[in-house]
Amino acid sequence: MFIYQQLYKTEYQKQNLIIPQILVLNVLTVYFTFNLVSTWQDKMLYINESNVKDILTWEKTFEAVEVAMKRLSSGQTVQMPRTHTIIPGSDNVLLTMPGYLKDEKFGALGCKLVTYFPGNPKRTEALPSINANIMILDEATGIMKAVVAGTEITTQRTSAASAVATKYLYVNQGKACNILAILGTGIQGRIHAEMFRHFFHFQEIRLWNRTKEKAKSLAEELNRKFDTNVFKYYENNESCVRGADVIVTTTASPVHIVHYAWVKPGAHINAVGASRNHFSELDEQLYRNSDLYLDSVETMKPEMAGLDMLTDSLRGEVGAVINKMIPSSPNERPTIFNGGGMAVEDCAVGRAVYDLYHERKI
Ligand SMILES: NC(=O)C1=CN([C@@H]2O[C@H](COP(=O)(O)OP(=O)(O)OC[C@H]3O[C@@H](n4cnc5c(N)ncnc54)[C@H](O)[C@@H]3O)[C@@H](O)[C@H]2O)C=CC1
Ligand SMILES: O=C(O)C1=NCCCC1
Repeated sequence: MFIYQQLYKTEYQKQNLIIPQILVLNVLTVYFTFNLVSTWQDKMLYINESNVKDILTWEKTFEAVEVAMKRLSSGQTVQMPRTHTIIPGSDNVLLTMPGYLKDEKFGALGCKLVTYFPGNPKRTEALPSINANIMILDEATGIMKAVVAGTEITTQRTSAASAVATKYLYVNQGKACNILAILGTGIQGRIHAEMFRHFFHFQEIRLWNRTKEKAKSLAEELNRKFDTNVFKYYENNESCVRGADVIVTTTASPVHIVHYAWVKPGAHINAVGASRNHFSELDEQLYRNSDLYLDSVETMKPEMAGLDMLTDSLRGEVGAVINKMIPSSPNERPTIFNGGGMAVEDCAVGRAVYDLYHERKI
């Protein structure tokens, strides 16, 4: 660039054309230099959270998660155990979640980087406790095609996993969807309340939270939003759970918040919350007296303390029920879906977002 400037400076100075010519040459030089040295690496796409929120529908997320569960249980995925990098002296953790899913529509090679910083919502400027990005890599070359913002995807796909489980383990058994109880009204509590209303049309949706005011204000907000009165706020977790057809736990509680004695026979439970003391929201008696289904047995083995003692309860994976490899539970024992969250779900939804982004030419 410097040489061009020197050459043209002397040649054009006399004709008073120096400034426009140098500008044009500089622009051309930058353009050609960039295109010679720039490669695929410099052109990687970032699909941000606003884009994801604009293009991703609950129906698409549900479909992608259903496919991911099916493919996992029929051996068409590779999902490595996730790593937990815990920041010393805190509850803050960075997880890496690599996975590969073979599927024409939702297949992808990817890896989610997700942080869980439980103090974030209490910051002066509140932030979500979970923040994520999903890398989507080219299956043939291993080159990164895009990074897709993964916070909204994590929110939606976690609730969609509960919805898929509820469909196959409960609704398809012809059981009633009258009362839904949701314990925990953070990000997951909210999305479960809205998504389950959307897909299953519950007549009453009960909300309980450790900080009672939050459950109250969410119930009021959602009743206003949907011009309804199906959302009810409960002060007490026991009365919230008693009589419910479907129960969802979405807290970081290290102690049990649902006890077997409170659960209606034949009810279905989605246990979503994962604290440092993983999957502790339900009491042991409930686990022992229920039919337990997981999203991935392999992935949950290292993470779910006490799983090896639940062999009598463990029926298998939801994907195996969808694939009709195992039957669902028609009996009066409660069913539990313990969804730990799967990398292949993130790959499937990430791929869907990547395709939608290009279809819409954003
Ligand atoms: N299984 C999965 O795929 C996923 C699981 N999660 C887990 O779900 C839980 C909720 O996540 P978000 O809604 O995004 O977080 P959030 O920070 O928005 O909400 C946390 C909720 O946990 C409650 N809580 C915290 N400590 C508690 C305690 N000691 N007793 C009772 N309630 C307590 C809070 O009141 C709040 O309702 C977390 O444990 C998170 O790790 C989140 C995303 C994916
Ligand atoms: O699957 C996920 O994503 C997560 N699961 C447990 C908590 C952090 C995020």
